[in-house]
Amino acid sequence: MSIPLTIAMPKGRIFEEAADLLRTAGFALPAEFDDSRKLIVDVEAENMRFILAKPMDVTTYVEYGVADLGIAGKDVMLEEERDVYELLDLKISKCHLAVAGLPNAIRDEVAPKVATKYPNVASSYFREQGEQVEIIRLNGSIELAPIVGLADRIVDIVSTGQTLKENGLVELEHIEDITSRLIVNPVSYRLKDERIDEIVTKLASVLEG
Ligand SMILES: Nc1ncnc2c1ncn2[C@@H]1O[C@H](COP(=O)(O)OP(=O)(O)OP(=O)(O)O)[C@@H](O)[C@H]1O
Ligand SMILES: O=P(O)(O)OC[C@H]1O[C@H](OP(=O)(O)OP(=O)(O)O)[C@H](O)[C@@H]1O
Repeated sequence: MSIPLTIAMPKGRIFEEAADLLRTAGFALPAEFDDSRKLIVDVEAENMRFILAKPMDVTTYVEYGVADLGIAGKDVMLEEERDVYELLDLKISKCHLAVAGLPNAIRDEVAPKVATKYPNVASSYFREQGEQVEIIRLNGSIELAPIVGLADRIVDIVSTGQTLKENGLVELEHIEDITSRLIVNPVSYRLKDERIDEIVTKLASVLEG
């Protein structure tokens, strides 16, 4: 019998692509995995337990060791700076982090307001640029902020660009390309390295294939 593993999966838009990838790599995930509202799904055939978390929380579950492995967006890893190792770029849920704003806005404020769900990423980005800004943390619908005058700019995820376009905003600066990553708790990796390496090898062969 293999060593049991707990894997933190992000609910929401990454879930389906991540589940497809795991199945393609040969893991026998049951149909109930996709459809149920359960937050813990045991897959006995694989000796795996999946915990279904909010995408922003996956790195937290892995850092605290309640999950050995996790699938998290690079954006979450940059924002949360948790003590986890990145094992593999899964190349799913591709998007990028960007600065956006209204076109032709006059940018002469001393400390422009920047609305974002990513306050740490935004702070370090503008610090590196040598620009002083005031960060306003929001939880979603970030594109609303410049339209209603809450902020001068936003830092947010862009994928197709449709949300920016439909709200009359333009991308001003590209911060970083984002994909989802396989992450591991450092202690789990020491104790369960063989089992984890087997999983990495299976996933890597799909990604390379
Ligand atoms: N438009 C997008 N296209 C592709 N990937 C995206 C996009 N927006 C976010 N992502 C990726 O998916 C993750 C977020 O997924 P999702 O939108 O399901 O969660 P969420 O932002 O917590 O949403 P909600 O708060 O509405 O549940 C991000 O961490 C990022 O890596
Ligand atoms: O470039 P696009 O393809 O339009 O995608 C970008 C949008 O997707 C994400 O929002 P999400 O749908 O997660 O909603 P949220 O605003 O509640 O975070 C992101 O925050 C952007 O708003």
